[in-house]
Amino acid sequence: MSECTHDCGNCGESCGERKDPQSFLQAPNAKSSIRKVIGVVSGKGGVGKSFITSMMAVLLNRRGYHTGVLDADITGPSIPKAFGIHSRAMMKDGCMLPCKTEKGIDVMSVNLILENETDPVVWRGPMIANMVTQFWTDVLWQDVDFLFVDMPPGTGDVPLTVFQSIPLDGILVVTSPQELVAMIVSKAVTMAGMMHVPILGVVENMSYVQCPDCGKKIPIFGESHLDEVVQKYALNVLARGPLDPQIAAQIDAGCAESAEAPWLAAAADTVEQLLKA
Ligand SMILES: Nc1ncnc2c1ncn2[C@@H]1O[C@H](COP(=O)(O)OP(=O)(O)OP(=O)(O)O)[C@@H](O)[C@H]1O
Repeated sequence: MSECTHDCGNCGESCGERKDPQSFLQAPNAKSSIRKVIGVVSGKGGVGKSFITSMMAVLLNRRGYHTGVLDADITGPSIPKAFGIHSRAMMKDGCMLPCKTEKGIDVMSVNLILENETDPVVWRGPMIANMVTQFWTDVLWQDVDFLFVDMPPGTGDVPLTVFQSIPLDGILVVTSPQELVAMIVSKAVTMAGMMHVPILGVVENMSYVQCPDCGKKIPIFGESHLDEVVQKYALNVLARGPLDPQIAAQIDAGCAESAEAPWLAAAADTVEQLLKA
């Protein structure tokens, strides 16, 4: 056991001095009503975590649920752009109001409060974590069935603080075949275990490219090793999706709500089950 720093948040040891990590959890805004909160995590940036978060909100919105996205990826906020939102978040009675997409998905992101959405966020970790916590405590999430939290990538200080502050009902892990999948999944499992949050399953994005002529699936990043890894941790692979130029173009154009990702249906079923359990 290494020397105790008394920072239980950054330590996995279960010693006598350990404080329950749950004690860092923050209450949401008193006027908010949120039924289930799902964190979407990845090992590194660029694997499509924000895309999967957006599509989960879209799919469950299409099933008749009121969904929301809390963009906790403060230094790389891509959710408003994916939904084509360029308005600013407003205040009402001391609460921040999320912006609404065309189909009624609630979104809160640092890009909705910056003067210019192209301004870089150059804050240090504690400030970033504080902002995410405020998106939970100060934003009015009204009658939201499923709130998806686009977590900051990795397993550093900021994602850890988010894990500790927001009471998650489940976690979706997003990977891609070119990642060091074994390491990423094992880190996510450790973090989720520390916070007593169940992992709902793993979504592998960019698994293959489908030939537009013959339909053959080509694993451009090589064969995936996800099956062996999930078996080790008794997790489910909920989806494997293609690298799809049409999706890239739709997200780029702010049309996430028109995008089709039928391969995410099982992941949406799993999330939906949380309300039925
Ligand atoms: N399956 C896919 N097919 C085509 N393009 C995709 C796919 N998944 C993601 N992309 C595109 O790849 C880029 C990176 O995706 P995204 O922003 O979702 O990744 P991320 O993991 O959230 O990264 P970061 O944490 O850096 O924001 C985006 O332009 C997105 O539209």
